[in-house]
Amino acid sequence: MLPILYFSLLDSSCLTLEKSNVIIESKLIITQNMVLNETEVRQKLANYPNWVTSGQSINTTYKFKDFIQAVEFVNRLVEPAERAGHHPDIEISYNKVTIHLTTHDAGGITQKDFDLAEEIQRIIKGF
Ligand SMILES: C[C@H](O)[C@H](O)[C@H]1CNC2=NC(N)=NC(=O)C2=N1
Repeated sequence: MLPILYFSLLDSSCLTLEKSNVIIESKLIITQNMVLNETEVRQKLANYPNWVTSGQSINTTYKFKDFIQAVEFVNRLVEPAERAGHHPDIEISYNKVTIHLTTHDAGGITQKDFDLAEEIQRIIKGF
């Protein structure tokens, strides 16, 4: 039997009903690529104390002991960025690393940027 597909224009959710099982995975994929508006960005940023927004990106700067530590930190971003298929814009200035997160494909800030910010916060905690 063919599955029944419901697509909601209200919240971009997509439900597939198949043998009474409701599958909502599609919503995650769709909402991850939607550009967030200023209010949504500000609300989400409340959970990221060292991050700010400027135009089309969310940004942070971390200071390290020296250049070696700064580069070491940047190296630790490679694996999660590759895994997510989502890459930060990075500037290194001696012992400071500035990170800009934006979703180039979507032309703004999306949930993907906040997911990567979450990973970066986790990495910095264990540093
Ligand atoms: C095909 C590939 O996944 C895309 O081009 C990815 C690569 N990494 C990316 N990184 C960021 N920050 N934004 C993107 O839109 C993006 N697109």
